[in-house]
Amino acid sequence: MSEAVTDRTINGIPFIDFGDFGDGSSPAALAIGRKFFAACKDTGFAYLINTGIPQATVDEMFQWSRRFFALSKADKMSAPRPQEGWWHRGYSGVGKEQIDQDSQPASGPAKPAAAALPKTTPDYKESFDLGSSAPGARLPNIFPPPHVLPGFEDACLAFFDAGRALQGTVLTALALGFENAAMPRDFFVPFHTEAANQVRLLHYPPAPLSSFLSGERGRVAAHTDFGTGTLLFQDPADTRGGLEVETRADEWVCAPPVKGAVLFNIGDLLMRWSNDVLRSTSHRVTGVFAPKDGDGAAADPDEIVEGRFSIPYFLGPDAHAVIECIEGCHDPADPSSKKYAPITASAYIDMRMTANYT
Ligand SMILES: O=C(O)CCC(=O)C(=O)O
Ligand SMILES: [Fe+2]
Repeated sequence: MSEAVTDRTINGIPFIDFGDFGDGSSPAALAIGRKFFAACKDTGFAYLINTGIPQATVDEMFQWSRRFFALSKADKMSAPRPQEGWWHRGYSGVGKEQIDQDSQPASGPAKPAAAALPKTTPDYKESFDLGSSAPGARLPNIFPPPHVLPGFEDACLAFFDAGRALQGTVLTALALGFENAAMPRDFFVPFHTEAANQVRLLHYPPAPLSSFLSGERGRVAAHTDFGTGTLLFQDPADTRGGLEVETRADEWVCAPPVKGAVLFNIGDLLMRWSNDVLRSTSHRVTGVFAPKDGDGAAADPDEIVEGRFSIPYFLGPDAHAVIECIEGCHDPADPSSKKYAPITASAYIDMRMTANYT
């Protein structure tokens, strides 16, 4: 039996099997779309399996990520992220980005106060961002010169393309899931022609547990993602995990790495687009609650919390796409049932991005 019709979950996060999805035209694809849509509505997170991205591709990308972050500071700084907050390409050193949900304009109803780290806790992480290399791409990529890490650029761009292919599947499944007969299954495609996506290699260096407990260091404070959605690749070699997701009951649960699975979550822009029918879900990486083999919180403050690698792949609409309440997500007889004014994707994302960088 296909996973699409089984009830496998981890901490309430459902698994969706895309093995039978094909081009989205079959009854099996419709069933997958419906289940995926329900997950995006109810949980905001889903583990995707049989996505078409081989595990070997993901493993290799993590190896490249390890090699990149193992370079000297000077070599990493040969591809520096520019000062402009919106130009999210290249290397950002530890402390460059500070995610602070409270400083950001809300896209939906007020979220319950998350039991987050203190606002002043710096994110103890470094990152490398890249996007489309197509001629005319809105944000030029910034890679180290080839001699610094031969093969890195090609590997990154191949991974970008692999995620782009999965984006097509995910967006088709979402469209199928909307119970709106007027919505074609390629509804989202014309809004995502420019591949305005962002791959982020993330490295959270090891640090003493005590520094996380005291608030001296954090990893990523509670936040929601900005765009259409995020494919989160977690390191299958990471036995501790560390990502936590806030449930609808305001509890934090772990979303551990699962070999062969890609974690997907809804972004704020899609929440806004769907008039809050789909829900972006708060998540965080603290370094504090990183259970080993599910045995609960680590206890010894002198313990060194291992480093963590992850690769969020942010899916975003084209810069000039106008994001306006999707038909079927409001009452056509009542214009005031549309909660948000139309906005271009670039205006929205830039506003959110700029708020995150110091
Ligand atoms: O490292 C992780 O697992 C999550 C990172 C994340 O949520 C983000 O960068 O938006
Ligand atoms: Fe995130």
